[in-house]
Amino acid sequence: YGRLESLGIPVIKPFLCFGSPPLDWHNVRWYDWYRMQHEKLGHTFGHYIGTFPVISTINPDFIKAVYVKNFEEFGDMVDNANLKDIMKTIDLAQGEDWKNLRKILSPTFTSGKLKKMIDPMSEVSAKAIENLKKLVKTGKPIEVKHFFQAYALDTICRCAFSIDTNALEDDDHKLIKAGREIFQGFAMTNWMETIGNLIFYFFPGLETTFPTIMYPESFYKLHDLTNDLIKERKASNEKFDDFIDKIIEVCNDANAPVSPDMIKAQGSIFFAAGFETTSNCLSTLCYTLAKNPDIQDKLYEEILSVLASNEEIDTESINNLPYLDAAIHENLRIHPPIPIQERICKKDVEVEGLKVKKGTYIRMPIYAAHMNPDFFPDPEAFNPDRFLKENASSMKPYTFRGFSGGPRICLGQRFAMVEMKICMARLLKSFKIKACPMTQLEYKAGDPFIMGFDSIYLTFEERS
Ligand code: HEM
Repeated sequence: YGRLESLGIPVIKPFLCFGSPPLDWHNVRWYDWYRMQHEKLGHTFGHYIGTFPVISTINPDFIKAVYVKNFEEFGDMVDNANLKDIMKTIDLAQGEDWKNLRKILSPTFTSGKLKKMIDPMSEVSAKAIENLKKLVKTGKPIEVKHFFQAYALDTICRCAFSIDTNALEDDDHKLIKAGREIFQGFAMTNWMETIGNLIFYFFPGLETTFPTIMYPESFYKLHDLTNDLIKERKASNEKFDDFIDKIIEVCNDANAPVSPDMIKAQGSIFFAAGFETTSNCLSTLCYTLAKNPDIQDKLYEEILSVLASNEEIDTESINNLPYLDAAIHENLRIHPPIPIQERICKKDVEVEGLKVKKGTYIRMPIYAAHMNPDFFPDPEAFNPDRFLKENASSMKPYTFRGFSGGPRICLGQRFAMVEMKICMARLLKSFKIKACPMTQLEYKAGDPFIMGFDSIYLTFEERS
């Protein structure tokens, strides 16, 4: 203790060796806690987790420095050189490993590759809408999270792994279960899990010694799945120019800058990142549109003007839906699936007048910034106009961070946007989304990584 107090920022006083309250992490909605603290204490404040110092900031200049100018000191989420290669998914990879992985993985979603993915995405979305029509005929409200999880899984598997998972038709698909567990596995639900988590702060590096405790079982299931896909592809001798081909190419290259274990680990992050975030975002968007019928009508008009006579969706039609693009971004502002971001300081450095010591965590709460009236006036209001091109100049850079920013910006951002636009264009063209007595969005407590909820029920009225 004492490292933050000397910086001259407000600090939440720690309790004994346990850190700053609240200590019952499993009962806390972290995204909301940071929002309230920033409203009370200003754009930057300090607190402790155990004895670890944490600077929490929504100051866009500070964040820009962390993301870009001081990337050398703040480029990584963890500082653990001993992490095994098989656990080094790109989000956890550090320094040169991260640079090499990013260079290898970035070409997965180039403009040319994305263009080729539009047809398979369009096919999966058409199938999803047919499936939805069948569900609607039962006359019961639809649980949209499950529906969109299946859609997101089928899309990422078809586009990145060239496999048909058909999760839309298989209610109990094993990959959906694994994808769900991987995120739920990090949430804390009781005192035991809270204390278990705190132990990692007292003994940094413990995850290297006991990786099976740190990572949920489903993480390893996804590893096995990547391995199976690689074996099948090798046996079939087929080439798809997809992510699995890329893994095989790197594994076969003796001079590759990353090990076979490390490149295989990226299979899990593609599954996980491409699944929960997108389905979460599409579900909350439907919820928001059900509550804002006027905006839904405006979207319908735009979609009809682009897709009226044409069932085919192509790059041109996707680029001609600016209001849908804006509505997705505005929904990401109010419901960012990843609400908090963290970096670790790896070298003493001065940022925005603060002397930050090595080992300090920098938390950059995304939701707290998105809901702060200093950056977004009337933050509770769902107003897609904020994200229209003509209004873009009034938004300060590094205040909206739904996909993060700087060199570590979400690798799948463009893929996710195209995937969500195709799905919503088809859905809103066919249905009017409505709230029903079962409709509610209740975020869970205890989850530091995801704004997670169990379900959202809505009704869909087929348009003539
Ligand atoms: C609505 C959908 C999505 C949202 C809101 C989202 C958001 C984010 C955010 C906020 C980060 C930064 C996390 C951090 O720095 O702590 C991130 C990183 C990442 N995302 Fe996404 N994401 C989405 C979809 C996807 C998809 C579809 C993929 C892949 C297919 C993907 C792959 C990744 C990867 C690999 C990283 C780590 C990048 C790096 O460290 O260099 N994401 N995403």
